[in-house]
Amino acid sequence: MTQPNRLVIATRESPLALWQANHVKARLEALYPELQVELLGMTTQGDRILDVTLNKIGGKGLFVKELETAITEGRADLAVHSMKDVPMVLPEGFTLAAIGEREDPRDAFVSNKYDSLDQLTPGCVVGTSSLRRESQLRARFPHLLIKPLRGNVGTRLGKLDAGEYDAIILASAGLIRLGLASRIKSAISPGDSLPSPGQGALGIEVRSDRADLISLLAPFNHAATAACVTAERSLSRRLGGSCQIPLGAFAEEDDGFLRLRAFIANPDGSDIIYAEGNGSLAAANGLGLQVAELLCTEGATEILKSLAAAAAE
Ligand SMILES: NCc1[nH]cc(CCC(=O)O)c1CC(=O)O
Repeated sequence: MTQPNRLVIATRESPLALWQANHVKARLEALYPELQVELLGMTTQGDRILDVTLNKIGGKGLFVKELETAITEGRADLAVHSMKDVPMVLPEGFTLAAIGEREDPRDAFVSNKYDSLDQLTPGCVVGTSSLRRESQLRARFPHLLIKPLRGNVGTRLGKLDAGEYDAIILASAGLIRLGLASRIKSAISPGDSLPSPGQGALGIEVRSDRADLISLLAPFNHAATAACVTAERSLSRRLGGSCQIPLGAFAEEDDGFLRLRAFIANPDGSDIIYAEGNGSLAAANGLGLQVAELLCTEGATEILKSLAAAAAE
Protein backbone atom coordinates (compact mmCIF):
# COMPACT_ATOMS: atom_id res chain seq x y z
CA MET A 1 0.00 0.00 0.00
CA THR A 2 1.52 3.32 -1.01
CA GLN A 3 1.20 6.25 1.33
CA PRO A 4 -0.16 9.45 -0.18
CA ASN A 5 2.30 12.37 -0.12
CA ARG A 6 -0.36 15.07 -0.27
CA LEU A 7 -3.72 15.24 1.50
CA VAL A 8 -6.58 17.68 1.29
CA ILE A 9 -8.87 18.21 4.31
CA ALA A 10 -12.36 19.47 3.58
CA THR A 11 -13.59 21.78 6.32
CA ARG A 12 -16.28 24.28 7.12
CA GLU A 13 -15.00 27.82 7.43
CA SER A 14 -16.25 28.73 10.90
CA PRO A 15 -13.37 29.60 13.25
CA LEU A 16 -14.02 26.41 15.26
CA ALA A 17 -14.09 24.16 12.19
CA LEU A 18 -10.87 25.76 10.90
CA TRP A 19 -9.20 25.30 14.28
CA GLN A 20 -10.17 21.61 14.23
CA ALA A 21 -8.96 21.06 10.66
CA ASN A 22 -5.66 22.85 11.40
CA HIS A 23 -5.26 20.74 14.54
CA VAL A 24 -5.56 17.53 12.51
CA LYS A 25 -3.24 18.98 9.84
CA ALA A 26 -0.58 19.76 12.48
CA ARG A 27 -0.91 16.30 14.04
CA LEU A 28 -0.55 14.60 10.65
CA GLU A 29 2.44 16.73 9.65
CA ALA A 30 4.14 15.93 12.97
CA LEU A 31 3.52 12.21 12.47
CA TYR A 32 4.52 12.20 8.79
CA PRO A 33 7.15 14.87 8.02
CA GLU A 34 7.06 14.01 4.30
CA LEU A 35 3.34 14.60 4.05
CA GLN A 36 1.91 17.83 2.72
CA VAL A 37 -1.56 18.71 4.07
CA GLU A 38 -3.84 21.41 2.68
CA LEU A 39 -7.25 22.69 3.73
CA LEU A 40 -10.23 23.10 1.42
CA GLY A 41 -12.60 25.55 3.12
CA MET A 42 -16.28 25.31 2.25
CA THR A 43 -19.58 26.83 3.30
CA THR A 44 -22.30 24.30 4.09
CA GLN A 45 -26.05 24.77 4.07
CA GLY A 46 -26.00 24.66 7.86
CA ASP A 47 -23.71 27.73 7.85
CA ARG A 48 -25.81 29.58 5.29
CA ILE A 49 -29.26 29.20 6.83
CA LEU A 50 -29.05 31.06 10.11
CA ASP A 51 -32.53 32.39 10.70
CA VAL A 52 -34.29 29.07 11.30
CA THR A 53 -33.60 26.71 14.20
CA LEU A 54 -31.63 23.70 13.04
CA ASN A 55 -34.19 21.10 13.97
CA LYS A 56 -36.67 22.71 11.57
CA ILE A 57 -34.37 22.58 8.54
CA GLY A 58 -33.14 19.01 8.62
CA GLY A 59 -30.52 18.86 11.34
CA LYS A 60 -27.01 17.55 11.45
CA GLY A 61 -26.55 16.36 7.87
CA LEU A 62 -26.55 19.99 6.71
CA PHE A 63 -23.07 20.53 8.14
CA VAL A 64 -21.39 17.53 6.53
CA LYS A 65 -22.99 16.89 3.14
CA GLU A 66 -20.97 19.38 1.06
CA LEU A 67 -17.77 18.06 2.64
CA GLU A 68 -18.71 14.50 1.65
CA THR A 69 -19.46 15.65 -1.88
CA ALA A 70 -15.97 17.19 -2.12
CA ILE A 71 -14.52 13.81 -1.09
CA THR A 72 -16.68 11.89 -3.57
CA GLU A 73 -15.60 14.22 -6.37
CA GLY A 74 -11.92 13.80 -5.46
CA ARG A 75 -11.44 17.44 -4.43
CA ALA A 76 -10.61 16.34 -0.88
CA ASP A 77 -9.40 13.17 0.87
CA LEU A 78 -10.85 13.59 4.32
CA ALA A 79 -13.22 15.71 6.36
CA VAL A 80 -12.78 16.75 9.98
CA HIS A 81 -16.00 17.04 11.98
CA SER A 82 -17.18 17.75 15.50
CA MET A 83 -18.62 14.30 16.22
CA LYS A 84 -21.67 16.05 17.61
CA ASP A 85 -22.53 17.25 14.09
CA VAL A 86 -22.11 13.88 12.37
CA PRO A 87 -25.35 12.04 11.51
CA MET A 88 -25.77 8.65 13.23
CA VAL A 89 -25.84 6.84 9.89
CA LEU A 90 -23.14 7.80 7.39
CA PRO A 91 -23.92 7.69 3.68
CA GLU A 92 -22.98 4.48 1.85
CA GLY A 93 -19.27 4.39 1.06
CA PHE A 94 -18.07 6.57 3.97
CA THR A 95 -16.50 5.63 7.28
CA LEU A 96 -14.97 7.27 10.34
CA ALA A 97 -11.27 6.47 10.12
CA ALA A 98 -10.47 7.87 13.57
CA ILE A 99 -12.00 9.58 16.59
CA GLY A 100 -9.55 11.83 18.44
CA GLU A 101 -9.12 12.35 22.18
CA ARG A 102 -12.03 14.18 23.74
CA GLU A 103 -11.83 17.77 24.96
CA ASP A 104 -14.02 18.71 27.98
CA PRO A 105 -17.41 17.20 26.97
CA ARG A 106 -19.53 19.32 29.33
CA ASP A 107 -21.84 22.17 28.48
CA ALA A 108 -20.63 25.58 29.61
CA PHE A 109 -22.55 28.29 31.44
CA VAL A 110 -21.64 31.65 29.92
CA SER A 111 -22.88 34.94 31.32
CA ASN A 112 -21.74 38.48 32.08
CA LYS A 113 -23.88 38.72 35.22
CA TYR A 114 -24.14 35.29 36.86
CA ASP A 115 -21.71 32.54 37.83
CA SER A 116 -23.86 29.44 37.45
CA LEU A 117 -27.27 28.12 36.45
CA ASP A 118 -28.59 27.97 40.00
CA GLN A 119 -27.91 31.70 40.51
CA LEU A 120 -30.40 32.64 37.78
CA THR A 121 -33.58 34.19 39.17
CA PRO A 122 -37.15 33.66 37.88
CA GLY A 123 -37.66 35.19 34.45
CA CYS A 124 -33.96 35.21 33.50
CA VAL A 125 -33.50 34.67 29.76
CA VAL A 126 -31.23 31.82 28.68
CA GLY A 127 -30.12 31.43 25.06
CA THR A 128 -29.99 28.06 23.34
CA SER A 129 -31.51 26.51 20.22
CA SER A 130 -30.68 22.98 21.25
CA LEU A 131 -33.74 20.87 22.15
CA ARG A 132 -31.45 18.81 24.37
CA ARG A 133 -30.32 21.81 26.41
CA GLU A 134 -33.78 23.36 26.42
CA SER A 135 -35.65 20.29 27.70
CA GLN A 136 -33.16 19.76 30.54
CA LEU A 137 -33.34 23.42 31.55
CA ARG A 138 -37.15 23.31 31.53
CA ALA A 139 -37.15 20.17 33.67
CA ARG A 140 -34.55 21.35 36.21
CA PHE A 141 -34.99 25.14 36.17
CA PRO A 142 -38.65 25.72 35.20
CA HIS A 143 -38.53 29.40 36.27
CA LEU A 144 -36.19 30.36 33.40
CA LEU A 145 -37.20 31.72 29.99
CA ILE A 146 -35.56 30.06 27.00
CA LYS A 147 -34.87 32.11 23.89
CA PRO A 148 -33.50 30.72 20.60
CA LEU A 149 -29.83 31.37 19.78
CA ARG A 150 -28.07 30.29 16.61
CA GLY A 151 -24.90 31.09 14.69
CA ASN A 152 -21.30 30.12 15.28
CA VAL A 153 -19.64 30.50 18.68
CA GLY A 154 -18.50 34.11 18.08
CA THR A 155 -21.96 35.20 16.91
CA ARG A 156 -23.58 33.66 19.98
CA LEU A 157 -21.16 35.38 22.36
CA GLY A 158 -21.81 38.66 20.53
CA LYS A 159 -25.56 38.32 21.14
CA LEU A 160 -24.94 37.65 24.84
CA ASP A 161 -22.66 40.70 25.07
CA ALA A 162 -25.29 42.84 23.30
CA GLY A 163 -27.58 42.11 26.25
CA GLU A 164 -30.10 39.86 24.48
CA TYR A 165 -29.72 37.13 27.13
CA ASP A 166 -28.86 36.84 30.82
CA ALA A 167 -26.86 33.70 30.05
CA ILE A 168 -26.20 31.30 27.20
CA ILE A 169 -25.17 27.67 27.04
CA LEU A 170 -22.40 26.50 24.73
CA ALA A 171 -20.18 23.45 24.51
CA SER A 172 -17.06 23.89 26.67
CA ALA A 173 -14.95 22.17 24.00
CA GLY A 174 -15.61 24.82 21.34
CA LEU A 175 -14.77 27.68 23.71
CA ILE A 176 -11.60 26.00 24.95
CA ARG A 177 -10.39 25.25 21.41
CA LEU A 178 -10.99 28.83 20.33
CA GLY A 179 -8.97 30.18 23.27
CA LEU A 180 -12.17 31.48 24.90
CA ALA A 181 -12.08 29.34 28.06
CA SER A 182 -12.15 32.55 30.13
CA ARG A 183 -15.77 33.04 28.96
CA ILE A 184 -16.84 29.86 30.80
CA LYS A 185 -18.31 30.95 34.14
CA SER A 186 -18.86 27.34 35.16
CA ALA A 187 -18.96 23.92 33.57
CA ILE A 188 -22.45 22.45 33.89
CA SER A 189 -22.38 19.00 35.47
CA PRO A 190 -23.61 16.14 33.27
CA GLY A 191 -26.32 15.65 35.92
CA ASP A 192 -27.76 19.09 35.08
CA SER A 193 -27.07 19.04 31.33
CA LEU A 194 -26.17 15.68 29.88
CA PRO A 195 -24.00 16.30 26.79
CA SER A 196 -24.88 15.45 23.23
CA PRO A 197 -23.63 12.20 21.66
CA GLY A 198 -20.06 12.88 20.51
CA GLN A 199 -19.73 16.28 22.16
CA GLY A 200 -16.12 17.39 22.52
CA ALA A 201 -14.70 14.73 20.18
CA LEU A 202 -13.33 15.16 16.65
CA GLY A 203 -13.94 12.60 13.92
CA ILE A 204 -12.19 12.10 10.62
CA GLU A 205 -14.35 10.86 7.76
CA VAL A 206 -12.97 9.19 4.64
CA ARG A 207 -14.24 6.98 1.82
CA SER A 208 -14.48 3.38 3.08
CA ASP A 209 -12.30 2.17 0.19
CA ARG A 210 -9.33 4.37 1.19
CA ALA A 211 -7.37 1.72 3.11
CA ASP A 212 -4.28 3.91 2.69
CA LEU A 213 -5.91 6.75 4.65
CA ILE A 214 -7.47 4.49 7.25
CA SER A 215 -4.03 3.15 8.20
CA LEU A 216 -2.42 6.60 8.00
CA LEU A 217 -5.02 8.05 10.38
CA ALA A 218 -4.98 5.17 12.89
CA PRO A 219 -2.56 6.93 15.30
CA PHE A 220 -5.05 9.80 15.65
CA ASN A 221 -7.67 7.42 17.07
CA HIS A 222 -8.08 7.55 20.87
CA ALA A 223 -9.44 4.17 21.98
CA ALA A 224 -11.30 5.33 25.11
CA THR A 225 -12.90 8.30 23.35
CA ALA A 226 -13.82 6.14 20.36
CA ALA A 227 -15.52 3.60 22.65
CA CYS A 228 -17.45 6.34 24.51
CA VAL A 229 -18.60 7.96 21.29
CA THR A 230 -19.51 4.55 19.82
CA ALA A 231 -21.77 3.84 22.81
CA GLU A 232 -23.37 7.30 22.65
CA ARG A 233 -23.99 7.08 18.91
CA SER A 234 -25.34 3.54 19.00
CA LEU A 235 -27.91 4.65 21.62
CA SER A 236 -28.86 7.70 19.58
CA ARG A 237 -29.08 5.70 16.32
CA ARG A 238 -31.37 3.15 17.98
CA LEU A 239 -33.72 6.01 18.97
CA GLY A 240 -33.61 7.60 15.52
CA GLY A 241 -31.21 10.28 16.80
CA SER A 242 -31.31 13.69 15.17
CA CYS A 243 -31.63 17.31 16.24
CA GLN A 244 -35.42 16.84 16.21
CA ILE A 245 -35.33 14.72 19.37
CA PRO A 246 -34.35 16.12 22.78
CA LEU A 247 -31.78 13.50 23.68
CA GLY A 248 -28.50 13.37 25.57
CA ALA A 249 -26.02 10.51 25.82
CA PHE A 250 -22.74 10.63 27.65
CA ALA A 251 -20.25 7.83 28.29
CA GLU A 252 -17.19 7.91 30.52
CA GLU A 253 -14.35 5.41 30.58
CA ASP A 254 -12.68 4.22 33.76
CA ASP A 255 -10.18 1.37 33.89
CA GLY A 256 -11.51 -0.36 30.78
CA PHE A 257 -15.16 0.07 31.70
CA LEU A 258 -17.79 2.41 30.36
CA ARG A 259 -20.61 4.13 32.18
CA LEU A 260 -23.26 5.40 29.78
CA ARG A 261 -25.94 7.87 30.91
CA ALA A 262 -28.75 9.02 28.66
CA PHE A 263 -32.06 10.84 28.62
CA ILE A 264 -34.88 11.51 26.21
CA ALA A 265 -37.61 14.11 26.73
CA ASN A 266 -40.61 15.89 25.38
CA PRO A 267 -39.46 19.22 23.98
CA ASP A 268 -41.23 21.07 26.83
CA GLY A 269 -39.37 19.00 29.43
CA SER A 270 -42.66 17.83 30.96
CA ASP A 271 -41.65 14.23 30.49
CA ILE A 272 -37.99 13.40 30.88
CA ILE A 273 -36.64 9.87 31.15
CA TYR A 274 -33.16 8.89 32.34
CA ALA A 275 -31.36 5.57 32.08
CA GLU A 276 -27.83 4.33 32.50
CA GLY A 277 -25.71 1.22 32.18
CA ASN A 278 -22.18 -0.12 32.44
CA GLY A 279 -20.15 -2.33 30.15
CA SER A 280 -16.71 -3.15 28.86
CA LEU A 281 -14.90 -0.94 26.36
CA ALA A 282 -15.08 -3.72 23.77
CA ALA A 283 -18.89 -3.92 24.03
CA ALA A 284 -19.54 -0.19 23.51
CA ASN A 285 -22.04 -0.64 20.70
CA GLY A 286 -24.06 -3.20 22.68
CA LEU A 287 -24.08 -0.93 25.73
CA GLY A 288 -25.65 1.85 23.66
CA LEU A 289 -28.39 -0.52 22.47
CA GLN A 290 -28.97 -1.82 26.00
CA VAL A 291 -29.43 1.66 27.51
CA ALA A 292 -31.66 2.62 24.56
CA GLU A 293 -33.83 -0.41 25.38
CA LEU A 294 -34.03 0.73 29.01
CA LEU A 295 -35.21 4.16 27.87
CA CYS A 296 -37.82 2.50 25.64
CA THR A 297 -39.18 0.42 28.51
CA GLU A 298 -39.37 3.56 30.64
CA GLY A 299 -41.45 5.45 28.05
CA ALA A 300 -39.13 6.60 25.23
CA THR A 301 -41.28 4.74 22.72
CA GLU A 302 -44.31 6.92 23.61
CA ILE A 303 -42.23 10.12 23.40
CA LEU A 304 -40.89 9.12 19.98
CA LYS A 305 -44.42 8.34 18.78
CA SER A 306 -45.79 11.69 19.90
CA LEU A 307 -42.83 13.56 18.37
CA ALA A 308 -43.37 11.72 15.07
CA ALA A 309 -47.09 12.56 15.15
CA ALA A 310 -46.34 16.24 15.84
CA ALA A 311 -43.82 16.33 12.97
CA ALA A 312 -46.38 14.85 10.56
CA GLU A 313 -48.93 17.57 11.32
N1 LIG B 1 -23.83 22.56 17.36
C1 LIG B 1 -22.65 23.23 16.90
C2 LIG B 1 -21.43 22.71 17.55
N2 LIG B 1 -20.85 21.56 17.14
C3 LIG B 1 -19.77 21.30 17.95
C4 LIG B 1 -19.68 22.32 18.88
C5 LIG B 1 -18.69 22.43 19.96
C6 LIG B 1 -17.51 21.53 19.94
C7 LIG B 1 -17.77 20.08 20.23
O1 LIG B 1 -18.76 19.70 20.87
O2 LIG B 1 -16.92 19.28 19.81
C8 LIG B 1 -20.71 23.24 18.63
C9 LIG B 1 -21.00 24.50 19.34
C10 LIG B 1 -21.79 24.38 20.62
O3 LIG B 1 -22.64 23.50 20.78
O4 LIG B 1 -21.58 25.23 21.49
